[in-house]
Amino acid sequence: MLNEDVLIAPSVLSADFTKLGAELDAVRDADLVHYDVMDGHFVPNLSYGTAILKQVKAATKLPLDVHLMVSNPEVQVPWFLEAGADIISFHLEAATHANRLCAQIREAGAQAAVALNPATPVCLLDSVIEDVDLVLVMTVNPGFGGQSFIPNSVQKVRKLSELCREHGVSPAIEVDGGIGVGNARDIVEAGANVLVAGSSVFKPQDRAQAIAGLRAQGRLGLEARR
Ligand SMILES: O=C(CO)[C@@H](O)[C@H](O)COP(=O)(O)O
Ligand SMILES: [Fe+2]
Repeated sequence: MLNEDVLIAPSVLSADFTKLGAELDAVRDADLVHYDVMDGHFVPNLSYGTAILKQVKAATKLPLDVHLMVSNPEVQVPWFLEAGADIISFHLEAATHANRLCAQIREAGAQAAVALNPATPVCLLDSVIEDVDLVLVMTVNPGFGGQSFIPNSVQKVRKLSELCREHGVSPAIEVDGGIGVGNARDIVEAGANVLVAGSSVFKPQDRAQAIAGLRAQGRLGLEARR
């Protein structure tokens, strides 16, 4: 289950693409591989699509956590389902029929997730929170790796946890952007359990140690929450 422990999701956007196979092998102790799709329209950057995702899938045993930062996600969701995504996040700001899109993802056997930009309040999830397996809270404005964590994200995750309690649901809560050992404990204590980490995993020489450090801090946060 996605919501039972602290899960670490290295973002391959920060990997060295000239040796992607070795980079994926170096993060094999993680729980998910986070795959950022940027269309140059919803966000001011371009990344990669399904062809690379298929190569990533062939090179790792970890589940693929696809984060679609695209306009009109209705068009691209089927492509990524077909390419083997295990979790698909689309942005609430970009979707016209969010509930229908969640149902479509689940019917295909994948887990459905909605992502929120930093300026989007959690109350907008009220009508969709019962239809998702995971909520992705952006803790930076999406589009680039290596940005600084926005501190009020901790309070936002707390509010989201309250909203989930009010609805009697417990989707996984994923945080994405500027996550590292300095903030992992606090954000998990607030209610997050899936930690996306690009720079803080791929910049250090020892990726396994970086993952273990994040996991240890996250578990401290989980204990403090209980
Ligand atoms: O979705 C995004 C950026 O838009 C992220 O997944 C980043 O790739 C995370 O990188 P760091 O902030 O951890 O370096
Ligand atoms: Fe992401």
